[in-house]
Amino acid sequence: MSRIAYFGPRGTFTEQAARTFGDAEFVAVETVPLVLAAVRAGDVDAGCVPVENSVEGAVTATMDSLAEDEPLYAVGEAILSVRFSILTRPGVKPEDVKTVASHPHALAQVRYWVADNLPNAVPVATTSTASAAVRVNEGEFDAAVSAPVAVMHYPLQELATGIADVDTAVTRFLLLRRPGNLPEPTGRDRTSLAVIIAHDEPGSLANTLSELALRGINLTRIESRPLRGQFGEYRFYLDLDGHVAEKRVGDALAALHRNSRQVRFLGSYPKADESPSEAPPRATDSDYEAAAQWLAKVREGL
Ligand SMILES: O=C(O)C(=O)C[C@]1(C(=O)O)C=C[C@@H](O)C=C1
Repeated sequence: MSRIAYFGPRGTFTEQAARTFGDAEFVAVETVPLVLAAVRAGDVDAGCVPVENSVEGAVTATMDSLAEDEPLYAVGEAILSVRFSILTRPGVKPEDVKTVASHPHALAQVRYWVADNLPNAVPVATTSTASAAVRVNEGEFDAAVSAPVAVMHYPLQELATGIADVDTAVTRFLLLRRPGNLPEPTGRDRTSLAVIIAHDEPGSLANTLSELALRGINLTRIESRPLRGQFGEYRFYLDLDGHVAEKRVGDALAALHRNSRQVRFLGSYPKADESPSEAPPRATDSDYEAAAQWLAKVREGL
């Protein structure tokens, strides 16, 4: 049976995301970098980590490691809607709560609720929502902002449930493997890239995006992170509709490789929402093949 590491401990949102990828032996690991290290070391077959939240944005620990450390490829994606429970030791009342602990992304998603309902509470960051529950159970903090499933794993009471400042909040998770076989194209795929463009050339970002636009490729996310050394130098994370096996996507990636300082392929995988990623008219594989055949004839002087 395949082994999947997830950002744990038991009762995180990431555990629920990992379980959407089917039957496996699931292994809880304390932090995102340690999940990815376990995959790279071959201790597990795959790892599941959060990558972005619709309220708080990127999970930078995931993005930095995927772009900078030994390559891993995304082979699957899960999107979960995110609502929280406030867990305390039995008998604790809202006015008793002096510390409210959770993952920083979770704290950011209940900021207004906490201000209105736990007026004496100071937020404290923990490695994950479930590790906050563990530490509340151990008496270290008064309340945890946790996934609703956490109450099944720890002997805590629900002070409130279904909490979210933004009702429609969702988090996206990736299933990552060591490089090897890519998932087959499904017609409902996403491709992820990390690109460092030329910094000092006017229009280099516009050129990069044009390579996609000209080939009928829909960009679904663009996000930048500083390269850390100095201002003005960034790495761009691009998500686009389509699979690297498709001609227009392959052609665009090759163009980015020619024009950029660095392109790292992060995977082509089925989209969680199963929305179509098909090529628009004049950008399908058969359009590219017909054009290549025409060119070959021209070059033969025919
Ligand atoms: O701590 C957890 O339960 C996680 O799975 C992490 C995480 C995140 O990184 O965004 C996942 C979903 C929620 O948005 C809050 C926390």
